[in-house]
Amino acid sequence: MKQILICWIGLTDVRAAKEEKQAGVGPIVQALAARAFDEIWLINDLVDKDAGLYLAWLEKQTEVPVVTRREKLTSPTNFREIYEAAVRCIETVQARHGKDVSLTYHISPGTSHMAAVWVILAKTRFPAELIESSTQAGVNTVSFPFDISAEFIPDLLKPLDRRLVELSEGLPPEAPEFAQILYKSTVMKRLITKARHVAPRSVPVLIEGESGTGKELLARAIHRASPRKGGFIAVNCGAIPSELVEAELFGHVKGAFTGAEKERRGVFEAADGGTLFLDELGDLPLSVQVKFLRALQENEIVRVGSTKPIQVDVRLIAATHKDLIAETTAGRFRSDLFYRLAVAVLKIPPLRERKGDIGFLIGRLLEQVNLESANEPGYKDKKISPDAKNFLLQHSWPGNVRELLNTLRRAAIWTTGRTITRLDAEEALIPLASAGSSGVLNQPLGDGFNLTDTISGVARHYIERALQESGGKKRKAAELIGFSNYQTLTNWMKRHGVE
Ligand SMILES: Nc1ncnc2c1ncn2[C@@H]1O[C@H](COP(=O)(O)OP(=O)(O)OP(=O)(O)O)[C@@H](O)[C@H]1O
Repeated sequence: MKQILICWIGLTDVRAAKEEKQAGVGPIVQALAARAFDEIWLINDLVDKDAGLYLAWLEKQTEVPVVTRREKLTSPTNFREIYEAAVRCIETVQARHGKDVSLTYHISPGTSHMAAVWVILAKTRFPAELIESSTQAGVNTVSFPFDISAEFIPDLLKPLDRRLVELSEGLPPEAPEFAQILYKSTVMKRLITKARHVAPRSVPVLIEGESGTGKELLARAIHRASPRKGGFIAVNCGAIPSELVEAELFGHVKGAFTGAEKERRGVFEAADGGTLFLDELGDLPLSVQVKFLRALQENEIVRVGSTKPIQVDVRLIAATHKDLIAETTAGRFRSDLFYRLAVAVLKIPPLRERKGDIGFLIGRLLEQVNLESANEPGYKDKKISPDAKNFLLQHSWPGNVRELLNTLRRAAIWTTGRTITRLDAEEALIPLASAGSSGVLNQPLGDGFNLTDTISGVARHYIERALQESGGKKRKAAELIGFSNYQTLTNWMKRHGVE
């Protein structure tokens, strides 16, 4: 099989031909020296004088036959022209040699736009090896941690294809779509980088994390950063009665079951062309999981009561606070569905494990609370006293960012002055303790009320009491609160942030 190198002639190559020291031999000659090629095809959009000089010089540097193609670009950053010129070149190579060639695109010579186009072509219509070179690192194969679906090419060609240019330049991409997610910790930085990589692809994403860690916020950001034009539909599987889940997901025809008076489409159809966010996927009944797997694999669904398949184009993002591997082992979740979903798994750590985030979030979320309340009559922006902040820093935040945000909202409402004191923070944090046991059932709804936080508070309260009464002995404490073994207690302690 013939090995063929294709690339643009870059300015560094011309500088090499002019014997400018810094340019070395230039990326093209560097590649020819490092790898064996049977032929090199050069696309040339240089001014004639430079092109003539370079080609004459190149002849003296290599024995490899050189074919040049003149292409006049209106600008070296015009994606469409670059793309078309590159495609013409590759098609000519294939016409001459048949398909029995092994192509390599050299992405270093030329502009970053040219590099981006090589990446697109190598990942879509004309698969090829991508190489890059530099005087320091030599010639290397470029590997990209993503694939591109060819259907996106027209979009990718828009001049605003910032992401690909940045990737090809090795710059960390800016991601305004993720700006609402506030963080400072290294674990979160890594997580967001992974999320950015996976966002442009259509693969399913599984987000794991405790309640309130920001799973939906992350899912929305991934959708915004994807090329999908359709909407973002969010559904909480745990909130739908199990007998209605199937109809909710896939829709139903008239008369499919008692109460199905009209035909109705499900969320899969509603999310066609967009993203379907399924929260609490671990709660999906086993009976529905088979149908769900089929929808994922075949991209088609069948409404309840019908036999007619309907094509859907949906990107799935699922979230769970359950350990799905454990659910799979326990037989409550199908393993084939798990593996189909677990293509890109993003684990959001609980707030208490994100070093540096709590302090940062207190500041930023308080600004957000001040903004939310700015138009309320008589509201004055609140600051937080160092003492109150220290108090909040020591809390374990079992309800994660949601609990922190709601605590700050409560503190801002009840604080009469401008500064939230430690006492204000304490009162805002522990509504359960002051409410008394019957008060748990009588809290006003709205106004920062959150059922997950409330239940978590009750769990924490009893676990701590049991540990106290058992003198810290977990086996005994587990018995006291009716758990059959201490591992269950350990899991609950972890989940609800009991030290
Ligand atoms: N890193 C963050 N920066 C800013 N706000 C955040 C962050 N994480 C979560 N939030 C806020 O906390 C609240 C809860 O977030 P979200 O609903 O995304 O959590 P979740 O993990 O999906 O919760 P649940 O599992 O209970 O549905 C939202 O108001 C969200 O905006």
